[in-house]
Amino acid sequence: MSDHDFDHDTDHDGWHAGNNASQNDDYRSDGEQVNSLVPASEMLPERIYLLPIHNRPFFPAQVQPLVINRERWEETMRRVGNTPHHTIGVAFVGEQGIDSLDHEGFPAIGTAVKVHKLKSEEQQIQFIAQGMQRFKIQRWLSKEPPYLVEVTYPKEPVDAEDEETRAYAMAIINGIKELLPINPLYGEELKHYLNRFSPHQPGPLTDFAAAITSAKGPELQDVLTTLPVAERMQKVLPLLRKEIDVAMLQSEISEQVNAQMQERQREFFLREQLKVIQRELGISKGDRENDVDTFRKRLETLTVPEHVQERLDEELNKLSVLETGSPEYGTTRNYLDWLTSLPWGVTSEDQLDLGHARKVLDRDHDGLKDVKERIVEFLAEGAFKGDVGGSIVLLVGPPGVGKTSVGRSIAEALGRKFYRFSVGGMRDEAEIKGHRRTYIGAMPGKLVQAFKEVKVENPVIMLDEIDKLGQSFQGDPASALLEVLDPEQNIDFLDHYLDVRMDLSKVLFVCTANTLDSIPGPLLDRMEQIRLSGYIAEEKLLIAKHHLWPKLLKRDNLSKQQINLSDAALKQVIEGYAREAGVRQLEKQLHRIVRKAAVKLLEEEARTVKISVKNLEEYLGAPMFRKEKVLKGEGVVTGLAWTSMGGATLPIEAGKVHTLDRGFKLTGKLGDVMQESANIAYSYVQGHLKEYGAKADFFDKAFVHLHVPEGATPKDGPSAGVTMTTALLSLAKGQAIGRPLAMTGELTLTGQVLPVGGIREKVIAARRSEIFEVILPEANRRDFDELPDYLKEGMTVHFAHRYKDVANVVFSK
Ligand SMILES: Nc1ncnc2c1ncn2[C@@H]1O[C@H](COP(=O)(O)OP(=O)(O)OP(=O)(O)O)[C@@H](O)[C@H]1O
Repeated sequence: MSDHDFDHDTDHDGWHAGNNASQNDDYRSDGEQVNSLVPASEMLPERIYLLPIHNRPFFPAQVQPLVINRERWEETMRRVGNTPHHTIGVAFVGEQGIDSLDHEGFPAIGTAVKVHKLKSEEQQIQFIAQGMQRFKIQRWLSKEPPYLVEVTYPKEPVDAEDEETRAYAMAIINGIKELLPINPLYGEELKHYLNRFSPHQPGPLTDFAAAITSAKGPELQDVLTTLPVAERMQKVLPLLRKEIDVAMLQSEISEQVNAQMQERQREFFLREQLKVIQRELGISKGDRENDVDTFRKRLETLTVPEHVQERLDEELNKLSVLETGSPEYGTTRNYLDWLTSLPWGVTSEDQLDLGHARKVLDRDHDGLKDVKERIVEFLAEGAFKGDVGGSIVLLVGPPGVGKTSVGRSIAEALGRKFYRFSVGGMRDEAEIKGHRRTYIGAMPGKLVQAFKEVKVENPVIMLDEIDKLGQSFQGDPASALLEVLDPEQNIDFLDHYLDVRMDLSKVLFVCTANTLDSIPGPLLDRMEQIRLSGYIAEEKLLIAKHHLWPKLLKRDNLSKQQINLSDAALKQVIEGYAREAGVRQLEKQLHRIVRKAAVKLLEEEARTVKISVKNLEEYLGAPMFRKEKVLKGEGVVTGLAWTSMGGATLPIEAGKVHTLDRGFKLTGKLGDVMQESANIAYSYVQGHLKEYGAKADFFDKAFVHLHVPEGATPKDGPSAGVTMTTALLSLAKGQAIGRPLAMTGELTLTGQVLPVGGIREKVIAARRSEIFEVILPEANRRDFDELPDYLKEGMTVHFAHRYKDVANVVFSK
């Protein structure tokens, strides 16, 4: 709607007719409307109603909407509407409230305005006021609202006569022009107004300039009341100047703000771009929402302990305020990833069915009868307690005897998850307990990693080679491991990285070791030891037939028909190529056979390859061990030794070097204890030569050399005492032993035979060397009796209290 005649509506019946919202055009943006204003020179009424205004005075040069209180001014406006001229006097009354206002609060000078587009709303009346001319009150006709006064209209000079006024006028015009580009508020329409004023009409120009400043009400009223135009201009110029300064300052500030905004927008834009690229490349890791979603989702299935929940909340909060690209975000996210990946409150149910356990153990292992029985007992105990957690099993034995494989079977029998790691190679404590989060690239320790992997709180965790940990550990090895293993401490195990306590007490720990010697006492005390001693040839045969060979064939997708290994050949592999306590070496040799046979199958396009004793060397080369000839000759005796590699036969040789002088020499890399033991043997034999039927002065003219072969292998311990004594005595008596016989036992200076360790391993070693007669210390009788029947079968054993008993056995025949 564009009603070009402002008077149109109000002309009918006062302000009611103008009550039409559609008439409320934006008059200021429409230059035509301004042009159609009533000329200011029109005759003005002598009597006018008064309207007080509060913020600032109204100037004759102004056209502006006014809003007034309806209840208060309705009557006044109705009367104005009824006048033919529609003119009202607007007067500035300052901050005086409506209620405290009376006629005395009105200034003498105000502006007569023409009322256009009158419009009444619920609370207020709006109209557009067109400033006409200053009025001066001459007489009050009504001192109560509606205020009515008699006025006169002071004359404005039409033209500026003198130079000075023109100069002021030019200054004002320039000032207004200066304002235009700085302050967008004074837009096009201001320019339009400006064109209407010329330096020749300084009055309206000055009023206009005053009107567009943001000067205070009283200052402006002062301008309004100043009638001489030169004086008025002097008052307006500083106001205009101030306005320009303020506007310039504002525009500078807004420029700065704009620049900052732009910079921020640019950053935002770049970050968004980066996200898009990351998403496209599939590395959109920093996406906070995704991260938080992932973490929350994981937590849904967990029962997180309170103290962990607190930490989670803290860290999630932290995540929500960190910049997604920042390093702190990365570390916090990583930490939360760990914390939410652990199986808080998740356990698997134990299967404590002994029948099932036996089945699993038998299926995976040949032999090991006593080991399996111990494990079944252990599980039975757990079944009564209702829990096997908190126990520590130690499987000790030489390499390749199936410790790992037994550990796995325990887990399977129980229906628990299995995780294994070696503590043997660990360089520092942090590998178990983690690094503090402040470290760059910090990680939790192995235990926490295990939990993340198995996803239950009660797995079987195997700690391999705990006997090797003391040698290469930084920090305090024993106490770190104790913390993990000790049921009293591991209820709230603290990983440095995680920094919240975890309960390890539901874990069943299975440790492995080759020997007990280097395991710290406090640790050893807490463990259920189960010994795996190594296998005799018959056992190895069964293991190879039932497990190793089928496993190897299956791995290469071959059948027994394609590669046929005869029993005799397998036995020869065991005897000639793999004479160790365990079956590692055996497995390796069998693997060599499979590889070579596979080549043959392909190259010769054969359907089957047969491996027998005759052609075995084609596959494995010459045997490493020949069938042991029974050691013969004076001064040669077979001892029995026990090392971390298992039991072994240990030949000992004594020889007379010359008869020029007396003397005794030892070789064979013997440790201190073993050297002392050799000296005891020498002294003992020398002191009892006559008693054992040798020449009493034998040693007076003999330089004797005692050697323990495999000279490069270090040996130690007192258990070769009787063997060395026997070797020296055999030399002195000039009597060879002449039959397969092995012995072990510590000897004291007074000829007593003391017990030794590793009876089982030693018996196995003897059998492996096809020696079926042994001499053991009397005090070891129980150890022997407890051996499984298959080991005792066919064995002749002599138990010795004193060396005399040994000599009786050896030299009686
Ligand atoms: N009694 C057994 N019955 C069947 N297979 C066995 C037996 N003992 C060992 N094995 C097999 O021999 C191989 C070596 O065993 P395993 O790795 O368990 O030995 P280990 O004692 O843990 O050795 P290490 O101490 O060197 O780790 C495995 O393939 C295992 O399955």
